[in-house]
Amino acid sequence: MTKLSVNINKIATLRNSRGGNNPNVLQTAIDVQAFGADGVTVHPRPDERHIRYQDVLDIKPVIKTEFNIEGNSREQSFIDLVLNAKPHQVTLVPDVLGQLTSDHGWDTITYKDYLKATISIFKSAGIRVSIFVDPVQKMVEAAKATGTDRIELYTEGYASAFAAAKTEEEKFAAVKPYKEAAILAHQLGLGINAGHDLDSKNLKYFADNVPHLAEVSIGHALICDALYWGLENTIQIYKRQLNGI
Ligand SMILES: CC(=O)[C@@H](O)[C@H](O)COP(=O)(O)O
Ligand SMILES: NCC(=O)COP(=O)(O)O
Repeated sequence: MTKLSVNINKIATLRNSRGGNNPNVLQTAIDVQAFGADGVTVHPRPDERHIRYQDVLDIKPVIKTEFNIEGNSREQSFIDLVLNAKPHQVTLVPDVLGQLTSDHGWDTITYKDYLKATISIFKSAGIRVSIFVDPVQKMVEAAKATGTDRIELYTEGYASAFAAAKTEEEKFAAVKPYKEAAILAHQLGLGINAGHDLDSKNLKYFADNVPHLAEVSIGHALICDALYWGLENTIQIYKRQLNGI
């Protein structure tokens, strides 16, 4: 079974737009789990324009499933936050300051030594580590040498190619690099996560074609769909897309 971790950044973004506590991020973390999510993902950024550092600490005690904190480990404040919150998993993303959203995976060859050192900090604290990578064979191979437990395949490329595909061949071409990256990662003994721009239209095809998928984290599209379908219903729909039941 592939786990669905719901990214609740967008709930925080909506809350922050008015300065009060509506919608309530903590209550959402509780509710998404009650509605069937297998985990909660947050991606704090240094400017705290989405989820805030304090939210992360507040959410940790209400986690009954899995807590995944994503972010830029080049910020010492992020490292301190993760070590303090002790999530089940940290996902390292090579963001730069002020970036609109994540838009690329790690260059695991150039940053091998940096990743190795940083990953060991989290692993020594008993936190599982995943690193964000593009579906490129040499980047997956080099990820193994960093000591990471898992990789998270950056799926924006799949999502845009899938949306543009007009034929079965084009659809398959969209997913093929991910399928091959997942097969290689599995052979290397790495766990496989995926995320970014996955949605109710592209999720099933991805999950049907990419083997060994441990977890997907989905935020933006799922929260958008929830405006129309309701949060509980939407989580159930995504879970069915993911596991074909
Ligand atoms: C790493 C990744 O793909 C997601 O965490 C995504 O970046 C969501 O972050 P934002 O909500 O800040 O766009
Ligand atoms: N790791 C991806 C994630 O948490 C959510 O990405 P998106 O669904 O908001 O694009």
